[in-house]
Amino acid sequence: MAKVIDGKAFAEGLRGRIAKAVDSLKSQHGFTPGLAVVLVGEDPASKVYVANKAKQTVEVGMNSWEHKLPAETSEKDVLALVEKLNNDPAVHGILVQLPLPKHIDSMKVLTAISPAKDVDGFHVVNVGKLSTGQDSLVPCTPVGSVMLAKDVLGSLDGLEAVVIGRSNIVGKPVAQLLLAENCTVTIAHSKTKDLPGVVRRADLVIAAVGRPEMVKGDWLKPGATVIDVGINRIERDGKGKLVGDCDYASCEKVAGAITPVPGGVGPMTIACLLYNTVKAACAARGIEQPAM
Ligand SMILES: Nc1nc(=O)c2c([nH]1)NC[C@@H]1CN(c3ccc(C(=O)N[C@@H](CCC(=O)O)C(=O)O)cc3)C=[N+]21
Repeated sequence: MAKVIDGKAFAEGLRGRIAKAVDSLKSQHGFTPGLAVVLVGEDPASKVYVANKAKQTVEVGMNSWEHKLPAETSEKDVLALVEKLNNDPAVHGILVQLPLPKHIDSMKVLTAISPAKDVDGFHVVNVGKLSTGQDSLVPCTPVGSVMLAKDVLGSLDGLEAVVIGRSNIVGKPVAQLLLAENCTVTIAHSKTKDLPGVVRRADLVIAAVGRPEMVKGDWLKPGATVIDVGINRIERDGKGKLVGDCDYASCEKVAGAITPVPGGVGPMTIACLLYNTVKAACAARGIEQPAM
């Protein structure tokens, strides 16, 4: 049976180190990092995530602002709020929760965020810096996924990594990070021929397709490490349930190590968001980032 990768515990440890760093910024530099989250509309899952983010931001000692706007808010008004937050020196990180309502152009909104405050790492400037190997704010879920993989495997040097999914939010940036870790990276997606055959080559599988329980145990090379980024709400036996993109029951029998859902990558995403906020705050103040 596969080793279960405890993302919840890893994230708790990381948040503890972030809290210490925030403490030292307060005592030695007299300022508090702050994160502003913008939520447009009433999506119930988004509301839960935003509430969790705010709670954990406060728990590590940072300032948190939640801007909740009605679903019918115009693009112009969202852009105006982003501009206001860009110009507010107390705000070091800005996160606009996705997905945005259909009438709003997300790319336009993400590009309006100051790259220095873009704690999601979605701005084209940060995307470009990541892909050219420059220091930047890196997307949270990809960083959290790679941290967990390195925690179980040590070095990723020379490993065959297969990323399933090519989104701007996870697939593409996680592929960049794995490349920087010296993996041989394949990005598979919905048009990939013989997906099970491609996945079977992998020492490390990153599943980020958003399709419940798609990856089966017999797709895996025995002993492979599986990082399941999927968070899918499904109905089973009349009950709501959270499942990943991997069929956990069959995968745990073949994998060497696997992240559970919930309790795997999800908690890492928020911890990395807090990390990015401290990083952005230190850069804004021109001070060295404490160890975390
Ligand atoms: N601009 C933007 N940035 C994001 O980072 C972003 C976003 N928009 N939109 C929505 C997705 C989703 N997301 C999650 C964060 C934490 C958990 C998490 O903590 N999950 C826990 C609990 C899950 C539960 O019980 O609901 C777990 O997996 O154990 C999940 C999902 C961030 N997102």
